[in-house]
Amino acid sequence: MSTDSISQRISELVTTLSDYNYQYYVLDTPTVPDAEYDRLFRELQALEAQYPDLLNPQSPTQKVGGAALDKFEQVSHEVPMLSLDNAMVEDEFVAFHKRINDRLKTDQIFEFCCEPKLDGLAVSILYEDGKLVRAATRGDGAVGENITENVKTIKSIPLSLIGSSDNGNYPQRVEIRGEVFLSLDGFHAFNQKAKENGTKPMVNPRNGAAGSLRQLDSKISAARPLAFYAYGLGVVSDEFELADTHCERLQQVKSFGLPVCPEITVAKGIEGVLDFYKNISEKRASLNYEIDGTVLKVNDIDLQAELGFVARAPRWAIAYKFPAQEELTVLNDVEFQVGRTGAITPVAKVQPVFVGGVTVSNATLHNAEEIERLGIMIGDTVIIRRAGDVIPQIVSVVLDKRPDDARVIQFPTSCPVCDSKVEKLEGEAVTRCTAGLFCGAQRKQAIKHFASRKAFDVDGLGDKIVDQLVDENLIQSPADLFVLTQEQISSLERMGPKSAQNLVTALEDSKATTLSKFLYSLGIREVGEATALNLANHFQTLENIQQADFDSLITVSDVGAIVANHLLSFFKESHNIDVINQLVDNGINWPFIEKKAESEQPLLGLTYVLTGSLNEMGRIEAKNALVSLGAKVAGSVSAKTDFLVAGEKSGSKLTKAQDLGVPVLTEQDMLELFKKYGVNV
Ligand SMILES: NC(=O)c1ccc[n+]([C@@H]2O[C@H](COP(=O)([O-])OP(=O)(O)OC[C@H]3O[C@@H](n4cnc5c(N)ncnc54)[C@H](O)[C@@H]3O)[C@@H](O)[C@H]2O)c1
Ligand SMILES: [Zn+2]
Repeated sequence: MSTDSISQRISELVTTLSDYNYQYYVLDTPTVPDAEYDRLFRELQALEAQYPDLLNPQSPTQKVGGAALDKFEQVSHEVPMLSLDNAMVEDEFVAFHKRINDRLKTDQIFEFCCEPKLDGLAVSILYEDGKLVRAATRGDGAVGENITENVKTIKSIPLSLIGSSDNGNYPQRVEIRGEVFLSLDGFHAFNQKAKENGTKPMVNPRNGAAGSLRQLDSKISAARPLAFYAYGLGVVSDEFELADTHCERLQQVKSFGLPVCPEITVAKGIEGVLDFYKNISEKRASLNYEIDGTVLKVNDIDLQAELGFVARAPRWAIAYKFPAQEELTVLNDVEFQVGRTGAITPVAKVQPVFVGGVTVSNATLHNAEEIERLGIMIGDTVIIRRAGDVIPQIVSVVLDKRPDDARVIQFPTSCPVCDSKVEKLEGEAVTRCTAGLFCGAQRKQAIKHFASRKAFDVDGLGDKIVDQLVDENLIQSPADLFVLTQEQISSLERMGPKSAQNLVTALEDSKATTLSKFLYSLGIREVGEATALNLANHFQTLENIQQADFDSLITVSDVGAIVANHLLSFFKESHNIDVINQLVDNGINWPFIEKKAESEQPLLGLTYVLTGSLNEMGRIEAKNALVSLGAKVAGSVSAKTDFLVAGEKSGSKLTKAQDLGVPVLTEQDMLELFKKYGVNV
């Protein structure tokens, strides 16, 4: 590279980084991930080291943070508030250890005070005669913003120190430094509320904390769940005797009444530090605040003094950071995946990128609303986040980097797997394929449900066999079960001819069913056993149910608008009807439900409630029998209840019935009733 192009690159980097600094420190709304900032920062540092002549005094590498905002009163720091150098990998920490030895012309193993690197913002808090008199942000390191009133609203920061300076409990004048941050609980609660109120959420806890603290109106700060940990000292009046090590000094600060992070420990040498780093990385996910690495400080204060500092950072400390959890990448495409229950999820296909410790090429985009919220297009540069074991997410779009040929993301109007209609119900975020019985993506789930105990209850047809049958392409829908031959079944792994024959017989036996069981077996969303029974009793035939419109569906007890819509879209999808017809063709049958004449419905007009456990029969059978006699079966006891049937271990419903004077029947009473009216159960 020619000097010209190097000088041009340097000035480019200075401009870009200054711009990022402004967005981050002054506006508290960064536009690129820290990893990108750090990369450019290091590139600039390296160029400046190689070409010292080209060093611009205005370079971000020579400065701390961002300038204090005019809207705040300014505070000059008596001792500058510096930044920290950082190490990204083990070798860089080892190099740091060597560097300090070289500087001190020694060859020792240092003791370090090891601290988590809290992800918030630095503040300085001055106490005089034990009273909090002033608090300030770091600003550019020399001048910060006066945020005293805001800091006073933080609950864990005492307005008065413990004891008295006369008794030597604390210095007459002392400046405590530390990090103000948001707890994760507080951050999530804030964003949940913002979502409900339609107000702006916080981008992340660090910028949330900074934005909350740097408010002219301290009432706003007061309403945010800010917290604080002290990690150092600024000015301290002479009369007080400070300890000789950094860690002990933090204990002194704690004794003044300020909170200090409980994870802080002393470790020896490179090995000790690496252990701490490893332990704290493992603990990271369980902490209620964000940390982005560790801070390692030479513990001995005399050595600290000897090492001193450079323009923007002390020589005796380093931030050894965790691998970035957020990175920049490009959205190459969006694929739509269909889940077991038909939910269609857009999956972002991104340029592979190393983030959160692994290479990521897919991220979830959740649903159509999320795509809209992000305003994301194919071709966009995006910030991707992978924290812990959580599925990678797209956090935001870097609009400045949108290419001219960026494409709008089209949400499919039919299922990408089976081409059936999709539905998105009002108030639901998820779009689903409606062909539950037919869709390849939902096949296994549908057949397992169909064969399950409360549905067709096919003996010997467990989940594993269904998986094999589908994987071997022997069945595509529940209807295919009934044409399976013994030979086909015995071709499966670990399936002898005898078990295969048993399964064929069990399938044959299961063909005789009831309309309500059949309906339940279809796996229509939110149509459980009870709803299926109500539908069957109300409409009597499958044809009636298929042809029912919204208005008549919602007259059925248990069926609300949502269930009615699920029924309508299920029966509207012709692929489902094909499978139903095949099932009937393959011999599934049920007795016609005759609407009995009123004379045959001796319980007409009576409302029953069932509670407790029954010994002789299932709840559904009992309900079925009562309904067949004309009774209504309700879910809860009220003044309108005529009888409560109380099985064993009846609880609150029994008490309530007794309170209301509702007659209570035993299971035996009910069985006699059935006998009397000739109901076989
Ligand atoms: N995304 C962006 O656009 C953007 C812009 C500017 C800066 N940044 C990020 O900020 C970093 C630089 O910020 P910085 O100068 O504040 O440095 P820093 O955050 O890397 O380190 C210094 C700061 O660490 C904090 N800290 C947390 N725990 C500490 C502890 N136990 N002891 C001492 N200090 C502790 C203090 O606030 C201190 O001021 C960059 O590396 C980058 O990641 C990002
Ligand atoms: Zn489908």
